[in-house]
Amino acid sequence: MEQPPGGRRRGLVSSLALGQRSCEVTLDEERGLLAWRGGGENCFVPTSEIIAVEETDLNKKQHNSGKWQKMAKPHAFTVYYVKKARNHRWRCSDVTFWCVDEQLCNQWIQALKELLELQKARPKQLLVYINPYGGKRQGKRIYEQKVAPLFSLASISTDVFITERANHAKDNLFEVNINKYDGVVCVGGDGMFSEVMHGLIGRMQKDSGIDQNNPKAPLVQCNIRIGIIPAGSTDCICYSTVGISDPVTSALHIIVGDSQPLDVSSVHHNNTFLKYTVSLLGYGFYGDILKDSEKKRWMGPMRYDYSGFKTFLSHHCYEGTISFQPAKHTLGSPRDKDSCRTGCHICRQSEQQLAEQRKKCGLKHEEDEEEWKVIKGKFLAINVVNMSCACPRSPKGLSPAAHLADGSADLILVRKCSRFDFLSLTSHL
Ligand SMILES: Nc1ncnc2c1ncn2[C@@H]1O[C@H](COP(=O)(O)OP(=O)(O)OP(=O)(O)O)[C@@H](O)[C@H]1O
Repeated sequence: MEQPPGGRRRGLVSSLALGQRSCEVTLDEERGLLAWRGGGENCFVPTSEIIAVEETDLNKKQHNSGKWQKMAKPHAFTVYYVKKARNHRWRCSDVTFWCVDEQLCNQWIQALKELLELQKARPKQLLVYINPYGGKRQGKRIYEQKVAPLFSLASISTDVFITERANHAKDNLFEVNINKYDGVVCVGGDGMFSEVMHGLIGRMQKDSGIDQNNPKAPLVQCNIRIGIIPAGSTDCICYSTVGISDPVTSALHIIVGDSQPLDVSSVHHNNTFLKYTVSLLGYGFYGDILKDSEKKRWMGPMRYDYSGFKTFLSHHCYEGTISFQPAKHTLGSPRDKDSCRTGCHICRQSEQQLAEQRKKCGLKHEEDEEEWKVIKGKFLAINVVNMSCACPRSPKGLSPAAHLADGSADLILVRKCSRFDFLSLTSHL
């Protein structure tokens, strides 16, 4: 073990057994890397992607072969880590190292546990809301079989609340001792996320005496993160932020403390607050689909196809006036060729830019100083999107280059046109 001046441990290097071969295992604290080499293979795991480390239960491990067999009393530890597969899919993998003595084994376990303790963004206590009726009604099973074992492995304690009605989670968020939690997890679809978001934002404003009905009131920022375990019909918010709709991938992102800020838009009518949205605000075609599909919940995810087809045939158009302020400070444009993907550099830059702006002038924006543009006409669809709105059915989304947390939304107006033209537009989505 290296001991630099000052006595602080900078890492460990040991010769340990891995299966039947001996390998050099290095824990480089400064670079945040666990690496092992043996049999011509080099493996690296960033310590930020280690899920847990445990002393290996030798009764469970098959140990009737291998190098460690020569050890009088074998000791081993297992490291569980994130393995990144294709298409943004994450899996939990593990590796077991055998040590010559108990002291060395404990030294490794302690060093790795200390490093995990330093990962301050990781949650320790979560509040979980499960919608048992979302999507294909698999929320409870998905949570219990795929997510809870991972949270328990990562030593995350949870309070689990299974909803019994719509708005149950939202109402509960106004009552719970929210400061006890590092995050709220919703197991369900976009509707369930929306409920939890309304509950959290609403609770913050209520506690701070802010009137949500006032569209110009500077909202108090919500610092509690929301995690989504996809178990809904479209799971667009999960897909657009994580890049895949997969419960295990989402659970692992939550465990390692990943976060992604989002823009939230509010909808007001005559000084009355109606809704917040982070994805799609649709009037006309998409609004009508959502309204109709709500009445057909019994159909399951199929309801969107049914309502979509029905709304397309009705070909309703809406006459109105749209006023908007063109975004001036954004890094991307809705017409950019590159789609917004997980880990998108424009989203990262935009986030920094907004954070700097917020430092200077808080959440206040330059609304009053900027000019408004007005468009009048007959429209088939009026959409405002804060994110690409990609989902498994539409992997590019409604607005592929809409970036996360850039402080702007894409406005998509579809003027009255023939059914044929509208069909060719929607078939591109
Ligand atoms: N126990 C419950 N019974 C009935 N409705 C519920 C219950 N819990 C939550 N809800 C409501 O169900 C609605 C839909 O849930 P959810 O978003 O999880 O699934 P989905 O609609 O199938 O998926 P998506 O929103 O991704 O299309 C939410 O708006 C939520 O308010």
